[in-house]
Amino acid sequence: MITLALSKGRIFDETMPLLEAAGVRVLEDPEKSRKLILPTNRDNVRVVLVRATDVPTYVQYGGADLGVTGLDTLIEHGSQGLYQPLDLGIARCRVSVAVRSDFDYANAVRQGSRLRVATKYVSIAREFFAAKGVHVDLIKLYGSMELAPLTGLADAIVDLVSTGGTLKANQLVEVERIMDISSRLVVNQAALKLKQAPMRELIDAFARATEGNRA
Ligand SMILES: Nc1ncnc2c1ncn2[C@@H]1O[C@H](COP(=O)(O)OP(=O)(O)OP(=O)(O)O)[C@@H](O)[C@H]1O
Ligand SMILES: O=P(O)(O)OC[C@H]1O[C@H](OP(=O)(O)OP(=O)(O)O)[C@H](O)[C@@H]1O
Repeated sequence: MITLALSKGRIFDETMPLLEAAGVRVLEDPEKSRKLILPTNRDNVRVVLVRATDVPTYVQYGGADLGVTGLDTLIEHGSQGLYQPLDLGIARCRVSVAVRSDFDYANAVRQGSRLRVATKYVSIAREFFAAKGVHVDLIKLYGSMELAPLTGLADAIVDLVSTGGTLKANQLVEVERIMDISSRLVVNQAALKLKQAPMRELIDAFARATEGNRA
């Protein structure tokens, strides 16, 4: 049995066409079912549904043989024990710094004052501001980052941006782009050795199905 860890929502939705190209069809809709283990048309493949931030953990410790996770989540988790054979090119977005439209970010950075930054992406933010030589106080949040500058919790946020619609709706502006993000296939190294043939088959099928996304 091969177990694939996915999170509900965009990762699940954007992985489905890749699985189908590999001849794997998930037999239940996660939005309609309460089940966490979903069967597929293939007796030897199943999907487990976990929180997006838990995908690397499941794969690292062998709760799943492979999984799909955003590069943002992967960097924050760390990649120890995880083989990363493929950039799938799905769920594309970027990690950026954003502030209130009336906040003078350039001036705050130039003056060398401490910047209060709220984010779920503490490692990415720490490394980015350290490389710029900007002193920051990082405030860890788990969601709704956009609220932090609006309530005075922080001067800036480090968050995911795609269309920019969420920032705009909250009168925030993107002031720096830190990195581009897409989702990666992560594989448990021991599982790859123990179940080599079926794992390779699935990885190769994912590679073929996403060739165009990397070009
Ligand atoms: N607006 C977006 N456009 C494109 N890709 C995105 C967007 N937002 C997030 N992503 C990517 O999809 C991944 C999963 O995001 P999703 O919103 O499904 O989970 P989450 O709610 O952030 O995770 P958790 O529930 O663990 O906090 C992110 O890690 C990121 O790589
Ligand atoms: O630039 P945009 O196109 O507006 O996308 C950016 C938003 O998308 C993500 O949230 P999502 O919609 O996934 O909500 P969630 O993370 O709270 O589930 C992310 O956390 C941003 O808030």
